[in-house]
Amino acid sequence: MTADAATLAKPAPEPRGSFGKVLLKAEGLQKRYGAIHAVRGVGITVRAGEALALCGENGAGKSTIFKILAGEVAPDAGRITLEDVPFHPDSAAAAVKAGVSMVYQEFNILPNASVAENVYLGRMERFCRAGIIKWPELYAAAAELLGRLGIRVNPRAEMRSLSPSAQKMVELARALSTRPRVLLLDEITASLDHDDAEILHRLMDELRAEGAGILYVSHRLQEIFNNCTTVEVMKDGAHVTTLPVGELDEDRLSALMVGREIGAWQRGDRDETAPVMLELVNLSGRGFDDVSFKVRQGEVVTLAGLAGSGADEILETVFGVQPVKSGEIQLGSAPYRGRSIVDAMNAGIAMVPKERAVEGLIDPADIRFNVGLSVLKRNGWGPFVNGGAEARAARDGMELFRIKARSAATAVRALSGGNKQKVLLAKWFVTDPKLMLLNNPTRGVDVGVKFEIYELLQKLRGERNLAVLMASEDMAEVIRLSDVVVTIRHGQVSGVFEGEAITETNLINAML
Ligand SMILES: Nc1ncnc2c1ncn2[C@@H]1O[C@H](COP(=O)(O)OP(=O)(O)OP(=O)(O)O)[C@@H](O)[C@H]1O
Repeated sequence: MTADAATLAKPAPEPRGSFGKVLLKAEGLQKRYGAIHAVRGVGITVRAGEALALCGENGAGKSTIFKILAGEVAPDAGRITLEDVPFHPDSAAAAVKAGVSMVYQEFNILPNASVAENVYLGRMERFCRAGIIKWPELYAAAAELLGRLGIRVNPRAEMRSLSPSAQKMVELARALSTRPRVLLLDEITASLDHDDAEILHRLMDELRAEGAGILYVSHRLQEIFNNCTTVEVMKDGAHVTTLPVGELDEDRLSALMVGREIGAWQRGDRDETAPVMLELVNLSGRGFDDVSFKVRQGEVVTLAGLAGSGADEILETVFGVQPVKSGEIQLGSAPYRGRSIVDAMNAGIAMVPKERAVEGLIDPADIRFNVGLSVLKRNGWGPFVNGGAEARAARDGMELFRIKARSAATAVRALSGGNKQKVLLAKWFVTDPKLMLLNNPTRGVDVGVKFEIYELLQKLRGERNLAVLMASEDMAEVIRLSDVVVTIRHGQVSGVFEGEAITETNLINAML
């Protein structure tokens, strides 16, 4: 279940007008990165009690504005005030000191240090006496803070032993421990599981009630309607409009963001008698037991489960990242005994992993290198016919996914978050797979590109007989894309749904 699904019933927060004083005001912000004009004269106003969602396509300039406000990036021009006092922080520490804290889209942690050290990163001096760290004081302070926020993490645990969601919650605790007057949250829910997203949204409500302001970025639009009060839409670095959430619906907001209406989604027909591409027969592995289901050619089968259900592990086991304990995997009706990623790739299996930062991309390298990395063989199809070189693959991938970058020689780390995700997708699509394993394929991707990816999957499914096994935490996506949904609960299959039976209520009941 997604954060979106979990919060569907929540009433929208108070409309604009009933807010307190202006906390943060930015006017005429400008920022260029070489030839890219990332922010073009944008203004932002955040009042006490307001949660302002900054909306726009991938690369619209949202993170750049956040980084300017957080003291991470210096604007080329513009005026910012915090409670009427000029605010031009030259470092993140200066912004935090003045009352503006940020949780970044990417992970910003020390993996080998404890949770407590990560909470007080850069502010450990308060626990030092005569140059010696008072560890009991540090752990006690972190335990008190985490307990007060309702974040269930052991302050003594090593950060890397935590799930990505728990790590992100520690980053949130770090930001909240500074008692910010304005909190910036950049796509934080892309890393959070359902329970943690609920805690986050409760904390946002509390913070607003205490008179703080929030700036929020998320590509899950339902989340914006449930948890934000106001929307600022940007396009290509420029201001489009500012509106109360009550005056918008999802279709209108999407259209404002991408500059065109996004059509209703039409699921294509599937052939229920097509040959089976993948079959799991009583498969057991780490985190799941006795799982059986089939994926036919041209079919999208989705594994839906709560965090920790075992759905991720099933995908990883098919791809050879996790070992098989017992049972069998069949690929194209023959037993598949591949036990490594290389075996899987040679067998025509591709996988888009969940954590792009950890598992997917080599950040300092350029797009060409990252996309070319996975081109093992080229049978040639569609836009890739007769392609041979990694440069060609990168160009095709960039075009297919409309990756916003100057050229294929752009380093991945200079891309916006959504464009990084597109590079990851391109990297695997250019391998011409027979079976695509997708774990949350549109995480961090804007609403326009989401639809492009859906259309591309639809096309490959129909024209290339691509079989897709997906796991997704985005309920709207599961319902839109899947021919069959296999719900996973506590590592076992709890239901199989097809056609009309794929409804949110049915799926959630089977997942819980
Ligand atoms: N350090 C950098 N060097 C060069 N270009 C950059 C850098 N950071 C961002 N850009 C470019 O500036 C533009 C705006 O990027 P930004 O990250 O602000 O977008 P965004 O709206 O947050 O996108 P997303 O939704 O994908 O996270 C993009 O074209 C991006 O490639």
